[in-house]
Amino acid sequence: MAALTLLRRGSAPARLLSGTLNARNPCIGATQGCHLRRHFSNNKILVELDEASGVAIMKLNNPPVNSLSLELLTEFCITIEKLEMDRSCRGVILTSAAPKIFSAGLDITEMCGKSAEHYAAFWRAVQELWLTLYGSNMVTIAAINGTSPAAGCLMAMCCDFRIMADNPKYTIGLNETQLGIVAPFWFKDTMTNILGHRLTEQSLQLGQMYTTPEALKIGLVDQLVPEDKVQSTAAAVICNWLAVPAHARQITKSMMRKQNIERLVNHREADIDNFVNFIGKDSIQKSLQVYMDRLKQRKQ
Ligand SMILES: CCCCCCCCCCC/C=C/C(=O)SCCNC(=O)CCNC(=O)[C@H](O)C(C)(C)COP(=O)(O)OP(=O)(O)OC[C@H]1O[C@@H](n2cnc3c(N)ncnc32)[C@H](O)[C@@H]1OP(=O)(O)O
Repeated sequence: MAALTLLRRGSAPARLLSGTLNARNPCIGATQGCHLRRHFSNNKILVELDEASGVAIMKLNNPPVNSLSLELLTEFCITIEKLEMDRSCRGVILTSAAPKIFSAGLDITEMCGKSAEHYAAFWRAVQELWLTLYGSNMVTIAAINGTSPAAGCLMAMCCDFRIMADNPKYTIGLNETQLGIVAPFWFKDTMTNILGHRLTEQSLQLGQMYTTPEALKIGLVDQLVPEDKVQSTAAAVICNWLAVPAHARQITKSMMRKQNIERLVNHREADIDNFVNFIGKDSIQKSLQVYMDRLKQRKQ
C-alpha cells in the first residue's frame, strides 16, 4: 500500500524507503549524548533538527499571535517538505515560539478586502498546509503551548499526538461559526476522525473553544502537562512513536487518512471556488470586519 506522500506526488520519497533504519531505538544517539544539531529558519519558522534522534523541533514564529498568513503558510509547507526529504529527520515536534499562543489560526486580514485571485492563492496555501502536514510520513507531535483556535487547532489535529500545556487560560477548538464563517469539509473530516460525528457536529455548530480539561476529556488533546514540561514530554512521546518500525507505522497512518486526503485532492479546485465565492460575499466580509473590530476593542 502506498504511504501518504504517494497519494499526492506519485513517487516514493527516499526517506520512506530508508525509514526502518534505527527503528528499534531511534533515540539512542540522543541518550548517548552524541548530539548533532542543525538549525535553520525561514523568516517565520524556526527549526532545530537533532540528527542523533531524528527529531526536528519546528517553531511557529510570527508574532504577536502566529496568525497563518500566506507567507507563513508557504514557509510552513516548504519546511515540512524539506524535512520529509531529509534522511536524518523522522519526526517533527510542532510548537510555538510565541508565549501563550500556539496559533491564532488563519490571518483574517488575508480574507478581508482582497481580490478573488488573492483569496484563491491564500486558500490553495491553506489546503497545501493541510495536505502536507496531515499527509506527512513523519511522526508529528503537537506541543500546544498556548491558545489554538480554528486553523491553529486544525494544525494540531493534523499531528499524530497532541500534548497541551495545562493552563486555565488556554483554549482550543474550531470556532469558525463564531466568526460567521464555516469550517470546510476537510476541517470537519479531520475533527470527525478524532472526536466522532456527534461531538464534531456539536462542536462545529457552536464554534466551541474548549478549556484544557474539556479538550482532554473529549479526546481533542491526548495529554495535559505543566507548561514547563510540554517540550520534554513531546520529546519523550516522539521517541516512543519512532521506536515502532517506520514502514508499518507509515502504512497504517496512510490507511487511516488516505480517504480524507483523496477527498480534498479530488475536489481541490471546487473547494477553492467555494471559498472564493463564500469569502467574497458582502455579508461574510461584514462579519469578519465586525469580528476584527471586536478583537481590537477588547484591548481598549
Ligand atoms: C458552503 C461552505 C463553504 C465553506 C468555504 C470556507 C469558508 C471559510 C473557512 C475559513 C476557515 C477559517 C479558519 C480560521 O483560522 S479563521 C481565524 C480564527 N481565529 C480566531 O478567531 C482567533 C482570533 N484571535 C484571538 O482570539 C486572540 O487574538 C488570541 C486569543 C489568539 C490572542 O489574544 P491576545 O489578547 O493575546 O492578542 P490580541 O487579541 O490583542 O491580538 C494581537 C493582535 O493580533 C491580531 N489578531 C489576532 N488574531 C488574528 C488573526 N487570526 N488574524 C489576524 N490578526 C489577528 C489582533 O487583532 C491584534 O492586532 P492589533 O495589535 O493590531 O490590535
